[in-house]
Amino acid sequence: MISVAAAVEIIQTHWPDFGDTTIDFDGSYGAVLAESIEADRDYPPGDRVMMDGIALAWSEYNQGRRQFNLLGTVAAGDRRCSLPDQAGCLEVMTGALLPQNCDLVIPYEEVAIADHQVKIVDLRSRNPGEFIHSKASDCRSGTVILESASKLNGPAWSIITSFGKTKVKIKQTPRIQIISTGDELVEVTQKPESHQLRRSNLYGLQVSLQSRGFQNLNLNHLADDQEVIISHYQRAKLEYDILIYSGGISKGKFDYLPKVWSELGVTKYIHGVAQKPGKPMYFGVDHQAKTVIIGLPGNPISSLVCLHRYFLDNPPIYAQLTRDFTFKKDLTYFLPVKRSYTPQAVITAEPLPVKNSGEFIALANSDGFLELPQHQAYFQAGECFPFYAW
Ligand SMILES: Nc1nc2c(c(=O)[nH]1)N[C@H]1C(S)=C(S)[C@@H](COP(=O)(O)OP(=O)(O)OC[C@H]3O[C@@H](n4cnc5c(N)ncnc54)[C@H](O)[C@@H]3O)O[C@H]1N2
Ligand code: MOO
Ligand SMILES: [Mg+2]
Repeated sequence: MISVAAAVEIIQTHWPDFGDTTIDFDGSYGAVLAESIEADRDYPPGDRVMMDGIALAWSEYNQGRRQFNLLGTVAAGDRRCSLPDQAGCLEVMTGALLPQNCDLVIPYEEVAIADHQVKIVDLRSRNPGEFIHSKASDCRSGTVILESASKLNGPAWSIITSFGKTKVKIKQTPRIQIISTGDELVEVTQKPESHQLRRSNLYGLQVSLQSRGFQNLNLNHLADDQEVIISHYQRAKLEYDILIYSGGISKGKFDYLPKVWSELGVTKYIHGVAQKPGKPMYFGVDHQAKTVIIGLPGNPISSLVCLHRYFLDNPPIYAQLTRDFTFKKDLTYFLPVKRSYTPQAVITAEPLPVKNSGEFIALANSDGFLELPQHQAYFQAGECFPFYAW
């Protein structure tokens, strides 16, 4: 069986490009840019006043003047004006364009205004250009600010819309169907008998995908019936970019999926990884339909762990074991943990060991899982390992 690292490598190598699409600027969290975004003009476009107060000429101030005639008011949104007389000053509001012939702003808190006279009462030292956000000091027109492939969050959409980009090219978010399989599984709304389970994996997987910005999701369920599985696949491979199956991929007599997939032209890249949970995991691509096939093991913990470890973007962060842990099998072990943070900014992980990968109840208070490396059996308190959050 291949290692976790090899499985990651194979998936990255064979993951198809689902192309690009153009969306309106109304934004969609988690989208990935498929073009670079450049400034449409200098930013700021003009010298910008940063504090509500008065604007005046540094030269007058520097020669010792501390009292000025008040000659008018400039609001944010006014076209640029100029200071008519060096011995005077103008009231300026935050966000206003700095009037010509002014190069010092003094906040209202530092002056006293009476009878159209402004007296500087706070006699601290000052420098020219104080409280002025000068033109093009952030960037020049044409500068690339966001690179293609960057993930779009709030600040990115602020930048894109500030630049007047009303159409944005992003990576096509794949159309995904999540399919649970198994005759033992009934609708969540049903009251199962002792030989039945509610098909809960669908919803755990759906929410996990939604948490990473995938929105184009559809849920389905298939009985352990080969013909049903085949006819479903023939349609679904054309309607979806990714088919995520839960269950039906191990050694059981009714685990039809891997055989059906290979008979229907799927190129198998992975079927079995040296890991626990998730050993039987399957990854393949139907190149003709350009559809990714992910076979998650049916055990609920296996399904969730494999989806998160291999198919959801997980920024690599490390967490420190709070106590010793032993796992003797020569497999990578994904250990559910409860995360906490110390005042020394250490992420700690308290093991929540599970009896087996069907015990989804044990995940109730978990925040994710640690990846404990293969070929190691004893893990000490204080050792750090990759942590994957749900
Ligand atoms: N002889 C062997 N048997 C098994 C092996 C093996 O290597 N040799 N692998 C075991 C491991 S490890 C796992 S994981 C499971 C995975 O098997 P499948 O992917 O075929 O999963 P199923 O048999 O369909 O289901 C397993 C288990 O999970 C329950 N399940 C399935 N779907 C759902 C759902 N949507 N919601 C809740 N629970 C679900 C299902 O009822 C089964 O109990 O194979 C082992 N066997
Ligand atoms: O590999 Mo399975 O997911 O441990 O039961
Ligand atoms: Mg099975």
